[in-house]
Amino acid sequence: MAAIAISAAHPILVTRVNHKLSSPNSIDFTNRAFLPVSISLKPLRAVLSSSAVSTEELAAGTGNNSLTLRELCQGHVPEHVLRRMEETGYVLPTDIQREALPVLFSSRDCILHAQTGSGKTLTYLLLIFSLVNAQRSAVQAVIVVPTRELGMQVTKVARVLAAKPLDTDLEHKLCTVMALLDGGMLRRHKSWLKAEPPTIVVATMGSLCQLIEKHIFKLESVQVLVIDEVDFLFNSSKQVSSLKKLLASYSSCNNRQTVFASASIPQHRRFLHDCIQQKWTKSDVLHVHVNAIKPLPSCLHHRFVSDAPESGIIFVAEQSEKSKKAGNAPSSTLLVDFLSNSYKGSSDVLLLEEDMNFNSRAASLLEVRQGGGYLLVSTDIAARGIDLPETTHVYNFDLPRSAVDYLHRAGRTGRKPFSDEKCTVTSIITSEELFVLQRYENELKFKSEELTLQTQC
Ligand SMILES: Nc1ncnc2c1ncn2[C@@H]1O[C@H](COP(=O)(O)OP(=O)(O)OP(=O)(O)O)[C@@H](O)[C@H]1O
Repeated sequence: MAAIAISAAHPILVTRVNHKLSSPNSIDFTNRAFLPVSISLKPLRAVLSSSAVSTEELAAGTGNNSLTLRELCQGHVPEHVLRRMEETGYVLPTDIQREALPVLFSSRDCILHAQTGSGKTLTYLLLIFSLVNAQRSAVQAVIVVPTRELGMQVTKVARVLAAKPLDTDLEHKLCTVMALLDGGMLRRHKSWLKAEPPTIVVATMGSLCQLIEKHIFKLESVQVLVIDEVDFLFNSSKQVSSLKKLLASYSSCNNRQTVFASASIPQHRRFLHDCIQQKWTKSDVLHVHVNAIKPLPSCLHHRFVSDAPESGIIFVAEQSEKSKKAGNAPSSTLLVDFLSNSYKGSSDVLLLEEDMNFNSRAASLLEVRQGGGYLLVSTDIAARGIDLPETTHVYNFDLPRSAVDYLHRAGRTGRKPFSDEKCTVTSIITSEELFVLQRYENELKFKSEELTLQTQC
């Protein structure tokens, strides 16, 4: 039997999906074969307020397609945050914001599944600002991220939204945001947490669990728990057990709203089932999937060459333990040396990898963010979440290990939601690796163009 699902692209275009493929917990905002059917559009919020929600009810439509971000958030997010949002340049919603915000404002747990660079961070931050009360002296929202770098970036966006709008004399207290990240000064944070708890905490798993286990930090006042790059954290052997404890032992899903976000949720039906079974979320958790048939942004142009790169972010593989033991130099350093000596352009050549200390990592990112040209040689540490909107080129100097890793690396470019600038992802491969690239092409539904290099006479 066929059910009808909402199309994110047009308010009166509907999409036919196979009933077997959908579930009451999953809305797939995919632009498939459009049927020219006109339906009356009920507001999604009204539909969601009923206890039993079917795909067909959800399919009745959002009618949100022409709304601005302000209109979507009105009555939920405080006026001063809306003003900051607009001052920052966020006026129109991206697809995930348009589709997920009404669901989130209806208090439902949610899995935000949308392309890289599609604005998931602002989506969950707007939910947080709709719920927290700056007058209360308690941590009310926690955002868990996999790396220090992503944590710093999310903290910055949260602080921008929490700040006082221009030309206003706001009297009341504003939300405070604390970054509790690996490599930070935990001792100072401990006293701050006790003396004046921040409203929002952005944390890496290690630092957060350390404070929870020492009873310095409690989750009892937390109303929203966001896990960003959730598939990465569940896949990380170092972090998965802490994550499970955080979701099911340290606090109960009934006392909070839980939000998961990522551009890749492999086996999402299985994940949804586990969320309910393991009580990581409430049983009416919703999987909001935008652009399911196009996992990568359409502004990306994929190429592969067998020559050295020119600009952008150049991804290299992490050095293996075997190669370390053999005393070999990692390919990252070799590449940086090579580019520093041979590259004739004006861009700075920079390095970012796990083995660097936190200060050097911060210095590299700071330099990149200062603008001007850059060639950032990085391991997959920069592949998740890092937002460098000026990046126009991504190079896979070493092919990523999986299609999911390709998706996240590629997503470091094409990060200006309303721009039609063409960005490029170039994979440098040997002929033996062509079949791997073709596997990624099939899985992620893109096509790489082969570049033939001109040989000089
Ligand atoms: N409504 C909006 N209007 C304009 N720009 C936006 C809007 N929402 C987000 N952006 C911008 O889009 C870029 C990508 O957003 P964000 O970092 O949240 O992506 P993401 O979905 O988390 O990607 P990833 O999966 O790679 O982490 C950022 O530069 C952000 O400022």
